[in-house]
Amino acid sequence: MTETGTSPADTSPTDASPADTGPADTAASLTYTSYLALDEVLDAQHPRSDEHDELLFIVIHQVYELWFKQLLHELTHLQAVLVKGDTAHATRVLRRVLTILKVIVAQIDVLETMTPRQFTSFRARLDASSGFQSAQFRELEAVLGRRDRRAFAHYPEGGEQRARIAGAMSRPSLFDSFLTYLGTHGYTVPAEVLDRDVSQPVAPSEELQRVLLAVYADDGGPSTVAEYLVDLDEGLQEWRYRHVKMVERTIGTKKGTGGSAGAAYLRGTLFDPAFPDLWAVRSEL
Ligand code: HEM
Ligand SMILES: N[C@@H](CC(=O)c1ccccc1NC=O)C(=O)O
Repeated sequence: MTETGTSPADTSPTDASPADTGPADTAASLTYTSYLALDEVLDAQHPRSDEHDELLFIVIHQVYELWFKQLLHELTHLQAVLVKGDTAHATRVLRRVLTILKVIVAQIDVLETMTPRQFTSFRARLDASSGFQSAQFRELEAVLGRRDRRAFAHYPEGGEQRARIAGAMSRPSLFDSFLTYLGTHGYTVPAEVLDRDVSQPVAPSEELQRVLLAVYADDGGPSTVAEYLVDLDEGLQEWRYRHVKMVERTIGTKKGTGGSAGAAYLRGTLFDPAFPDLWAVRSEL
């Protein structure tokens, strides 16, 4: 403790002059509640109905958004350590990312305790709001390599959310950082892949796949990183699968509040891998 305001001499009204009262004396001392901004966080649930289950729906989504924030933070760090060629750090960050991913896939179980009738009891109060409007989810997809302007739908031009998604789409993706990492480890990544326009989707490359086969054959740090990236890709696909099953059991074939066909639309997103070249080589390993 560096604060001095607890000793009787310091708090004596006769001794205290304005010059003695620095920020440490006047600012309220840090507490659990203030450090974690709990007044804001715990005051941020505003159900629009009196239905018991709506609070769960809100809390689950807020927890998701917090984990999305943490994932974005970790992935930024991961890209920085990858381009430095740092295997030890990269694998540590990836393990954390994968563990968070497991948690967010598992928490679908909690939402699935809500029955279709319970959801229906407040669904109309959601109006046209929908997961389509999760800007952090779209940003995550962009960091992982999605380069599809349809991701901008729902985010007005000039807005901060659009700028964040566009920013992520204009920077090298996680896979680009992985390719740079391979270069630092002596692998000759084809120039047309390495120097590509990173704002465009990565095209599958047979030449790159030959490099990846060499990475796996060497069986060193880079192959461990590659496997973690496959885990990450698989984990995201698991999330999409669990989400669509949750949607099917909860609203069946109803249209989504966001205007899509609902489960039918979501099923169409199930098989888009983030790192297609890493999947393309599996049968040669
Ligand atoms: C009862 C629970 C849920 C239902 C019924 C549901 C339903 C849907 C539907 C129908 C869509 C398609 C968009 C639309 O037309 O509305 C959608 C998209 C989406 N939902 Fe959910 N959802 C649920 C829970 C969640 C949770 C917990 C999350 C976590 C953040 C989430 C995140 C998303 C995201 C990110 C999308 C966009 C997916 C994409 O375009 O690839 N949803 N959801
Ligand atoms: N799209 C869902 C509604 C929904 O799930 C939702 C609504 C508001 C905020 C987050 C949501 N979660 C994911 O889509 C539906 O059609 O029922």
